[in-house]
Amino acid sequence: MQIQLKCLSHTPLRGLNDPGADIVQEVDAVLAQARAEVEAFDPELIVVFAPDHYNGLFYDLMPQFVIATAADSVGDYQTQVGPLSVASDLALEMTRFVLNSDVDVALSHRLQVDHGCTQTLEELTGSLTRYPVIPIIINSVAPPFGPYRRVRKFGEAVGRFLATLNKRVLVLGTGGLSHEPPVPLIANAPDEIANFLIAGRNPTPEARAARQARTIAAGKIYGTSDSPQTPLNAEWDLAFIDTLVQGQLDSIDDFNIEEISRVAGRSTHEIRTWVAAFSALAALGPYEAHKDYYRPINEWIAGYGLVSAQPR
Ligand SMILES: O=C(O)CCC(=O)/C=C/C=C(\O)C(=O)O
Ligand SMILES: [Fe+2]
Repeated sequence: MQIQLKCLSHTPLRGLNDPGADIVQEVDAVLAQARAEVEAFDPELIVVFAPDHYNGLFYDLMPQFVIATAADSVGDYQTQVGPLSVASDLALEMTRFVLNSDVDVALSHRLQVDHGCTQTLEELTGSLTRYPVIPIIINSVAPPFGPYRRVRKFGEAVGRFLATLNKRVLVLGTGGLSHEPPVPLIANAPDEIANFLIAGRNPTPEARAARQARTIAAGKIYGTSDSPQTPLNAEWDLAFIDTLVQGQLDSIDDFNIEEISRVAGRSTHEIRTWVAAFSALAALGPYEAHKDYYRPINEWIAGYGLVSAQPR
């Protein structure tokens, strides 16, 4: 098999609260280059590790890991609506393989996914259906979280499964880096918000618009003294990228969840998708990785980065 990896940030605010045109163009160029590389690789399968932001998964039953055999995009934040072309049989085989590797994983035969999964797919492939895909959701915004070492074990099991396939596989991780958008917490939430976090599937268009308006408003003041959200932390982001590039995945096992939330923001845990993606790649042997881009972008509430990797 052949494998390539790309991990990159996503943002709900692209096109809704943009930074200056020079930065938008810079990111567009980075994404165009990444997309050209994907086109050249011509993957036969994409495995995308992604978070969910209370669109598909809620506290009525909140799993840490989910593999989907079928998935529909809810179309939030200007992403496309509709089905992904999921490689259903392979997704089921992967689930069996992971379970047989002593790692528990939930299975969905009908998962709703949000911009956290679809924005990156669209950016790197142009659509939700260009290549067969296996969506894997890793809980990144709904505490409590399992330890980072567990994410590594999960990613490694997925990687060992991919090693059994005779295919060109693109592994994606989407989310992070440091950031804290206004995603509500269930602890101490008023009833209305708690009810939404427990069972808020399929919001009305008005409720969806209100959510998006709150995020846009937060983006307008993010990084200023008016914002109550934890600011971006470029130093933390660059150290994390360096850890991945240097292949020091062992050191991630002991990442302190509370400390990361405090110094880099609560949604920084979307890096769990990057950790799983790199662990999958590392399960196939030594790799070489390259930081393609990094810039902290307040308007997008994103420590925005892109890292690529492949076997050495
Ligand atoms: O319900 C909402 O829309 C709450 C806000 C939200 O989901 C924000 C998501 C932000 C990201 O995806 C991100 O910054 O990673
Ligand atoms: Fe996100």
